[in-house]
Amino acid sequence: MKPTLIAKVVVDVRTKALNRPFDYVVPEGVKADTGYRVLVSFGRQLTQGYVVGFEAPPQTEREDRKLKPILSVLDDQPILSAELLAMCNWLTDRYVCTMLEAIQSVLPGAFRTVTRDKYVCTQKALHQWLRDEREATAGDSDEGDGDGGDGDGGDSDAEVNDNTGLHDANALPAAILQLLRTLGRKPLSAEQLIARLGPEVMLQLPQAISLGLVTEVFTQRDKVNDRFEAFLTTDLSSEQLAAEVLRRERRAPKQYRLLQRLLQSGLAERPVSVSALGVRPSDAAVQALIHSGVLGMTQEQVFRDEAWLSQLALASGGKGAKRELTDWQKRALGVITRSLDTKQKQVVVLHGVTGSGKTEVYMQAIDACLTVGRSAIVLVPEISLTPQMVERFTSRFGQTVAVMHSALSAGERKDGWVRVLQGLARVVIGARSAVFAPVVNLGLVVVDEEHEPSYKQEETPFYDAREVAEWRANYHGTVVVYGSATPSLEAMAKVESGRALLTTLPERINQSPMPAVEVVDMREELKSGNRSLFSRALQSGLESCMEAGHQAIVFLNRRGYSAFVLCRNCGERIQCPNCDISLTLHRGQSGDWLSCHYCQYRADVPDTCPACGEQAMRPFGIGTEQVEEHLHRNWPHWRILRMDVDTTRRKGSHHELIHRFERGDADILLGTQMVAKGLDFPNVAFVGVISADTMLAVPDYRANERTFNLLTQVLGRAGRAETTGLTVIQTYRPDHYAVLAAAHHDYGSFYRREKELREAFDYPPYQELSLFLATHAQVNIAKGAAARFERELKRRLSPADATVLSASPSGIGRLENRFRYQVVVKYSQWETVKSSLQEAYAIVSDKMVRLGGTCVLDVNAGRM
Ligand SMILES: Nc1ncnc2c1ncn2[C@@H]1O[C@H](COP(=O)(O)OP(=O)(O)OP(=O)(O)O)[C@@H](O)[C@H]1O
Ligand SMILES: [Zn+2]
Ligand SMILES: [Zn+2]
Repeated sequence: MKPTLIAKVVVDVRTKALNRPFDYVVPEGVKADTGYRVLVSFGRQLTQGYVVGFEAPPQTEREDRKLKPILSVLDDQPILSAELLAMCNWLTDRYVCTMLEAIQSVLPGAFRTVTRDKYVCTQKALHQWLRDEREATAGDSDEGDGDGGDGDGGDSDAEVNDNTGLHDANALPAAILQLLRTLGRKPLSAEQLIARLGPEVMLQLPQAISLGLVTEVFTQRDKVNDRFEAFLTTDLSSEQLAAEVLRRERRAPKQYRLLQRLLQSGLAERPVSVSALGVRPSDAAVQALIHSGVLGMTQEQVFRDEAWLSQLALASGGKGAKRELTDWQKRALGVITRSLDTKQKQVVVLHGVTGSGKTEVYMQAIDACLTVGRSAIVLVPEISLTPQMVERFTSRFGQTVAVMHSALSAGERKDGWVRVLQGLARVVIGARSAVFAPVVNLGLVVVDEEHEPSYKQEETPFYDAREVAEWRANYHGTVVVYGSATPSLEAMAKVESGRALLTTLPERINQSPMPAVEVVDMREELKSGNRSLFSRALQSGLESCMEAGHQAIVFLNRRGYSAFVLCRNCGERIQCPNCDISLTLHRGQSGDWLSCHYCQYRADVPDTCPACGEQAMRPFGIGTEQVEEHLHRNWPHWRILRMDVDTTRRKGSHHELIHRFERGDADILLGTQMVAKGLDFPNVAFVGVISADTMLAVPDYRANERTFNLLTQVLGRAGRAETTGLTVIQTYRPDHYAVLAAAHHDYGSFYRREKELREAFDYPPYQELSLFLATHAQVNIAKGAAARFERELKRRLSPADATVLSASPSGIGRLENRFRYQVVVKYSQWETVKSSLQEAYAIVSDKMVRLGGTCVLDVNAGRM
């Protein structure tokens, strides 16, 4: 036998924690290379895998090493480059996740070709357990009666021989039997099964599969196919074409008109899409022109995201026009472009006050990067919250932009990704996961609003896009720019220790002054008899803003009508039955209701207190709905747009609200933190903060930083153009340093105070903090898992290496009927604690999975 190559394949099987590649033989003629997706069989399943490397064939042929072959290759180019694979390896190491989890974070969902979309009973199950049901459904013996006829290539290895030793229904757990009955002869998807039998069915399925009673039916094809279209081409020059046009004017008017349109569409320079012309490829005039040799026709891949981009660029008008830089901007740009040439990783912190023109600096830095043939990634906190930014980029950079946007269809997203992979798009803009974009020759990563929490992923793998950006910058020897009006403590710690350069934009564009800020002490308002939501300063500020014909922003970081409902008689709060959290009151046209913002539980508002029976239930704590109601009541003629999670659920609605405000269709934009960030409305002259205290009250050491950031952001929306800005902050804590520093636009004083506190209490960034969290429906199991984790860690780590805090209930002790226990670990060197954390986590999580619970390890959880 000839020695064959052995491929290392990461298989797409999530049910087990299989954190290693498996060996497969590459049959002759199969072109599997590193970074390709392949189809393999694994256990009883047919599954997709990713080739991550190769092994030389074994020197001695050993009979017992019977490897399965790779069945087919699913790509015609590698979709994971050497860089991306190295990055995935690093992700597994840094965030304690599996290679599969890393790969799945990196690839768009549309690349998960093989879908295990239906479950079906095997012959064995049918023969042995389901005779009764069989009579009812009598008929064929095939698996899966198809699902929309897209040619499933799967088969349900119909084994008749029984080797499980189970001979009568009594030997099967009742739940499994019920699963078999439900499946009967009809294949069902996981979703359908959950709908009928509850989520526990996901635990029984693997068991039923391993007993050979249930199998999966596959649909083997890309979730999203590439799209091809017919294009018309020509070998003629534009003069020759013009002559051909003239010749047809009388003789063939249809061909004449078609050719003329083709000429206008630039046929002489590039192929023109047939469908864009609104004709069919079989059209007589098209065929005649092909026949006479004037035209040719080819099939080319069209990228679905490009149409969306062109639309956006059109809609954005002149927003992308290049500006002459101010001196400060020039200086900042210089710091960035000089670092582009050093061939070394360089971090640049761009600290620019709100409205100082950071975006223009990013764009010109990208220009510099494109000029030397490199690509750029721009990260924004939430892409749907930054339509103005996206418009500016698409309008400036045109089709070389790829937007990684959740509003795009799976096909559009996949095509955008492929354009980046092929080097057709060289500027990527998107939220957190855009940091994984397969750009060719990365030259620059911009992280806009670097201080935002959304750069940290809140589920496995708990990666931080900023760390990933730095990893990639290191790989390519290039620059990461952290832009912010309120740089995070982490960014500043880098500057102070010489790991980053600092450059500042201390002034607004056109030297517009920073807005004037008035801090109102709401206790004083009460004392002087004002019981309204609005202080006198806020009222008069709004009124004069409206009188002058300007627009205003009103900010409150809490949605709903009121925070909770409380009994005035006995103090009872209405809680969510599934979570340890108060229900929020909402008020709509059809009346009031209560809702849990964590599990979406809904209930009516009780007339009487469920605890004492008194009619004394009252709403407490203001939310945006209540502010809207009071604004309407006091000033019925003002046009108000409310923007929060509840008014922006529909896709595109957020964008629509922003455009309506931008067009001047409303006077006041009221909302949660959505109104605070990145918006650039020249006509906004007044900003009112209903309460700074909602943010300060959060029990988290980061609450002060978060408050300072949000206040600075939202105040910064006022007076950005010619109008002078006026702002009011209402609070019960007027002398809190975060409030005062924001009011004085004084980043420095906030930073020094906050740094002192963090250092004193060993909080990040002076120590790193990781969080273990166990959840289970039974409190003892959750608690036990956390306690075990704590023990395992303490056995491995000395107090000098790390501080391991005792297992304790997490901030919200129960969510969706699952109890939550945590262990916090603080340390200064990840490398010292890494293997201990990995080991302890593996021990506890393996056990927890078997017990039907979950646990996660959030590495660097302190990163906001
Ligand atoms: N050099 C310039 N000349 C004239 N206008 C400029 C210049 N640079 C930027 N602008 C304009 O100034 C406004 C504010 O700029 P930009 O939105 O980039 O600020 P920013 O620093 O990103 O603000 P924020 O952090 O508050 O979102 C924009 O309307 C932008 O078009
Ligand atoms: Zn009561
Ligand atoms: Zn709930």
